[in-house]
Amino acid sequence: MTAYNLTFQPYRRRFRQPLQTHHGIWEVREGIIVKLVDELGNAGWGEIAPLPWFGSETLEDAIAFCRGLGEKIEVNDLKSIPSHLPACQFGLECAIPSVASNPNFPKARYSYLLPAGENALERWESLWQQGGRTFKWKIGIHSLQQEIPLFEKLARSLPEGAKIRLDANGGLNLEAAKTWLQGLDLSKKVEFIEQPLPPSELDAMVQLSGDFTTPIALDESVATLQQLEGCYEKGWRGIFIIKPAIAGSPQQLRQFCQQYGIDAVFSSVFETEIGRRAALNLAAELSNPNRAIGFGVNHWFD
Ligand SMILES: O=C(O)CCC(=O)C1=CC=C[C@@H](O)[C@@H]1C(=O)O
Ligand SMILES: [Mg+2]
Repeated sequence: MTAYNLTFQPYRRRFRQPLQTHHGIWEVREGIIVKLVDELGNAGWGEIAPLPWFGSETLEDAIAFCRGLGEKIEVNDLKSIPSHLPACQFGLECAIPSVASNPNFPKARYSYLLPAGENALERWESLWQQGGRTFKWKIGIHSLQQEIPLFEKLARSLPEGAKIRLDANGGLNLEAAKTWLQGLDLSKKVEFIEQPLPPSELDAMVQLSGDFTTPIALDESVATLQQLEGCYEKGWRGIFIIKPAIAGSPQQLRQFCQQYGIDAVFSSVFETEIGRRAALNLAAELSNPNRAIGFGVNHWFD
């Protein structure tokens, strides 16, 4: 039975500018870098990057769990991490020493997250010049009366061939979602609208996906493997935003995606290069190759 020596180090990374979403203002990304060394001295690194407002454990839960594991752990300890600690499942499984390749996606395969509000109008051009072709913009922060005209201005300013994704983070009500979707169906400029309603409104989002042509993507609704399986069982067949760093065990995630062939768009949780590398390797295997992946986020840090 393989045994490992475990060490871990919490980290903090301040965003270059606070990230504004319907969930609120996010200024600092905190997480844990974990290292496993086997009996032959082979080392592996992983990252635990919680996102509690998406349904993962908190940073404090994750630190307490790592402390509770102690310095010497067995493979079975890694296979029995409880499902309410999905970021720990991801980070520790990824830290098992292995020969991992370096994922290599062209710039055009990334979706670039723009700042909320009218700052997006100044930000997209430099990302376009770097090769970005897909852009994501947050809605559900200001009023419809403010956001819809701003979206139309952004859509008009983007060159032909650019794709836009809108992400409400569950911040719209049903009437506002219908207003957005009616306009988007006419403009045909939007690849999909992400989590228009809260996770509690799955039935309404299933209904919206039948009533409008603009695709809907679930994100907060499918954040953990348990939620992912639940929404699939309840009939969701639209787009699934997969944040591998908070979904849980990569092995179980791979099995689910391969078994059901879902329309998956892999996405970042603003992890460091350690978690990003593992997440991008999974995206290379499992993300829909015809859609950009949500990892155009490095410009959010210095
Ligand atoms: O998915 C992307 O394009 C980038 C990552 C991203 O948008 C997010 C990461 C983490 C938390 C959220 O605020 C946000 C999202 O809702 O998808
Ligand atoms: Mg989202």
